[in-house]
Amino acid sequence: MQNYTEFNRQEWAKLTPHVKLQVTDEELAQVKSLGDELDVKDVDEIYETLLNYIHLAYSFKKEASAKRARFLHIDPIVHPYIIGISGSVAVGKSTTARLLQLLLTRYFPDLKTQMMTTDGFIYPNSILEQRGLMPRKGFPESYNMQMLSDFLRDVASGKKADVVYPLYSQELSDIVPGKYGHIEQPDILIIEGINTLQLPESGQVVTSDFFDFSIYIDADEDLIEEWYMQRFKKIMKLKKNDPSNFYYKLANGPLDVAERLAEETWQMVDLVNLRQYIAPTKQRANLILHKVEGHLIDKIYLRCY
Ligand SMILES: Nc1ncnc2c1ncn2[C@@H]1O[C@H](COP(=O)(O)OP(=O)(O)O)[C@@H](O)[C@H]1O
Ligand SMILES: CC(C)(COP(=O)(O)O)[C@@H](O)C(=O)NCCC(=O)O
Repeated sequence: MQNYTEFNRQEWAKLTPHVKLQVTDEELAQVKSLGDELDVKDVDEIYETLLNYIHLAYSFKKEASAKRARFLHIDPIVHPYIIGISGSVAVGKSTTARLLQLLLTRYFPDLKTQMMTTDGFIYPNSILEQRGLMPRKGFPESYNMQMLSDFLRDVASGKKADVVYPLYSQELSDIVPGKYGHIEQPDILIIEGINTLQLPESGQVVTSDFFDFSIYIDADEDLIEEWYMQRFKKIMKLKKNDPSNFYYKLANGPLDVAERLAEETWQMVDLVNLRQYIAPTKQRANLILHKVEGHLIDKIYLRCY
């Protein structure tokens, strides 16, 4: 990791003056995926500096585009500042993305910050079944990458008032037919997904070319497996009385059978995907957040070249 500067929590926190970000426990509870403890200490020690760094980089980009427009004698166009968040399934990408959106909106209220996931670009289950790709959900071939790069091009151009994208539902474990998300010329867009830093097969556009800043969330495999299983166990409890949920049947059967299935899914699908396709993209990120037990961030690596 020669091209990264390593910081521990204290070194990182010391980079910016402490202004105590005001976030209530209720707000943190809304951010959490499935009710774990999200530590306020992380907000103070990690996110404060991160927020300031992002704001600095955002201002540089804005200034550069204004200068460029003056040079070219064209009207300045506002291009969104796009932040990609990558990492394994269950490492905490969506939780981090939601927290970042909450904090950016709170501390830079003049900036419109939107957030989305690339899950919506996974092919619907019907297509995955047709192609025999159900056991490869989340692997590169299970995503419509052309659609994702067309979408990103539209968003990054800053010209379209409303760019729509398909929505994935964890409740259905499938794309929601006829439902779309909307990206409406934000100043900052956070995009989280396991594939955000992946390189496509030859000839296709590289998704991360559209990113201004990228974050990889890292942790030991065993820990991520623990978080995956914890999340699964919570789903089993929460969805027992929800027949519309994909896991309803499983949640009402024997618990040991359900847990064995989840363990198998982790081992055979998500862990394989992590090793083969996700972890190798870590070294492309601008910033790596390394987590230990309890989701606590112990190390921060900032790419310097
Ligand atoms: N900072 C955090 N503190 C506590 N729990 C967290 C934190 N980040 C994620 N989690 C928990 O870990 C699990 C996976 O997080 P999630 O955001 O759903 O991951 P991903 O989007 O990467 O699949 C969830 O149960 C979530 O509540
Ligand atoms: C849709 C996903 C690829 C996305 O992952 P996430 O948003 O949790 O990072 C994942 O949730 C998934 O469905 N993986 C396939 C195997 C499994 O059910 O875990």
